[in-house]
Amino acid sequence: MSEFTLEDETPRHGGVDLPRIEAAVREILLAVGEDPDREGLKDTPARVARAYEESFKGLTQDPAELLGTTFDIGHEELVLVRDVPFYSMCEHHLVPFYGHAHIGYIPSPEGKVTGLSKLARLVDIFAKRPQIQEQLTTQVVDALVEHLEPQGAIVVIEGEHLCMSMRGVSKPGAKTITSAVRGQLRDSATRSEAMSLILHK
Ligand SMILES: Nc1nc2c(ncn2[C@@H]2O[C@H](COP(=O)(O)OP(=O)(O)OP(=O)(O)O)[C@@H](O)[C@H]2O)c(=O)[nH]1
Ligand SMILES: [Zn+2]
Repeated sequence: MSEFTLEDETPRHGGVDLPRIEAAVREILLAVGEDPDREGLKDTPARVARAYEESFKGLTQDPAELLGTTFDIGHEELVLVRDVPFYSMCEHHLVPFYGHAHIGYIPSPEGKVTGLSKLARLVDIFAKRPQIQEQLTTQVVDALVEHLEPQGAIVVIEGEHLCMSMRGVSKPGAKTITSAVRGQLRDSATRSEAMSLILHK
């Protein structure tokens, strides 16, 4: 165990502490044997802090607020947004994993729907956090279920993990596919229809 400790270990709420990230990145540079004051690195801690603020902005975003605006259009058939790109950060190594999400639902009996862009934004709210792919998948589907009360919902995510590509097992190109299905979309015929639309390239 290292003797270096940060003074306060209480997780911060309500946004990213930029100066604290800067101090930590400076420590990392020193710890790997670099000179954080050399020309090429002198602005790096501040840049990394801003980049982390962007990468983790989902921690302060609320899916309830995003999905708070709905409209009843009486549409009771499958709505599917396919191939939504996402970038997330693996919570084990803090390196990116990225790919595409496919989000579908059968609206509530009243036909309650949300704007299509909100489905893509929902993926970002959960992707822009320290994550694992399985949890990203279930968080998106469970938010749909909670806020749209659909008759069914499905989320399929295809991701490539840089922690598996650029280091460790070093298998670039390996894809991880996760799915989470709720309600009527668990029925085999409905699920097959959704999966064939998702996989149809
Ligand atoms: N289930 C799951 N595993 C993940 C995800 N992202 C990364 N991992 C895995 O998390 C595991 C962490 O394993 P550890 O043995 O604790 O860490 P490690 O020594 O760095 O492991 P290697 O990556 O095998 O070198 C690795 O097998 C990663 O592939 C994810 O989204 N879901
Ligand atoms: Zn990882």
